[in-house]
Amino acid sequence: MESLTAALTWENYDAVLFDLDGVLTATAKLHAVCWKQMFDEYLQQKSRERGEAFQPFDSDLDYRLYVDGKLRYEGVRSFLESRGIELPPGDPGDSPQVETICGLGNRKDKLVNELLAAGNVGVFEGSVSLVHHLRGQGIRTAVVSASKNCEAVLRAAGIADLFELWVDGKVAESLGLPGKPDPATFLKAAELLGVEPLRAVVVEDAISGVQAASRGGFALVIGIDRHGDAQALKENGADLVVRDLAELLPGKAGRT
Ligand SMILES: O=P(O)(O)OC[C@H]1O[C@@H](O)[C@H](O)[C@@H](O)[C@@H]1O
Repeated sequence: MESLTAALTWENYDAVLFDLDGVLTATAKLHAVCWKQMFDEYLQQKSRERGEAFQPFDSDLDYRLYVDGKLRYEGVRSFLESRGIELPPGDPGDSPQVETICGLGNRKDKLVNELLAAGNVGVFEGSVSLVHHLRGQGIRTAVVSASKNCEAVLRAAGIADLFELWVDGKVAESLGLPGKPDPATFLKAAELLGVEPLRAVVVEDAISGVQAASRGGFALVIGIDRHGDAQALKENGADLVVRDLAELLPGKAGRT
């Protein structure tokens, strides 16, 4: 890992595609908290109905395995499947009260919006510094996020102007693109920038995200391990893993 980090030369690339939650902004935790609140309330109701013990949502493991990086309703479906619960898909317009995949997803989104409105959006300074550095070198930057709240988060964090474009959950829905771990959203961002995947780098913290980037044939997949996930990120497609993107700035890890 260290030698690859030290050998990284940004001039070899034309663009860097950044995931949002957990990579640029400290909003992965915000999502995890909302998923847990929504799923725990739902699982408690289910356990009462079924007369079974309540097994809460694990905001580390369940989040990482089933919802991190995925489109909202895919996250609901994937986690419920892990608990043997099948629900009708419903419709994105479903009210949060409705017991469908979309209804539950919208329940969680209501919580996300309450936290966003309360101003809970912090940035990772190391990430922002790296984006500034890349742009100073003429390297193109874009965001690829599953979140339909992507633009709101970028604006709340004050970093929207640092990116030429974003391919987010809204774009994926309007173009009918499958979410991560499918590479389609990353490939769309590269296409919109006019950059070959082989000249582009992807930065991701989610297992589904490094899988997507690896399947997309990108030049380099950088994993961010903020919680001791390094091995899982490598096994799923990361070429190198760092704890913070500040490690990739000139002068760090022996680079110039
Ligand atoms: O519900 P949203 O805001 O469209 O976000 C979808 C997903 O976006 C991803 O970036 C997050 O990792 C997930 O936790 C989240 O569920």
